[in-house]
Amino acid sequence: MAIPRLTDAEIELALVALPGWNRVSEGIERSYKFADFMHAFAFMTRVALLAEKADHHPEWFNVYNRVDVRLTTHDAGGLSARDVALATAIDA
Ligand SMILES: C[C@H](O)[C@H](O)[C@H]1CNC2=NC(N)=NC(=O)C2=N1
Repeated sequence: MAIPRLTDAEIELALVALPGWNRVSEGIERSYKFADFMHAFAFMTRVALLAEKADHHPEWFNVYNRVDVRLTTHDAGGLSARDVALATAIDA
């Protein structure tokens, strides 16, 4: 576990800059809604490319036009700066 976990204070601070993201056990979560499945899946394709580039991968759930994204760092057993970076990149 080479990647350090964020402290509670660091997480609270990071979430101020990430509207829509909520803290869940060991990670952060956001739900996205799209016009239809094609738009949801196009979003997932873009996120997949970001994730692969960052070597950091989401846990996610899709049904029709909804995508729930959960970010956690398995190597850290909790939330790390890598999750905040990926959340920021996804929202951009
Ligand atoms: C070997 C590889 O770098 C690691 O397994 C990476 C890949 N993607 C990952 N994604 C996430 N979400 N957490 C990790 O700890 C993680 N580790």
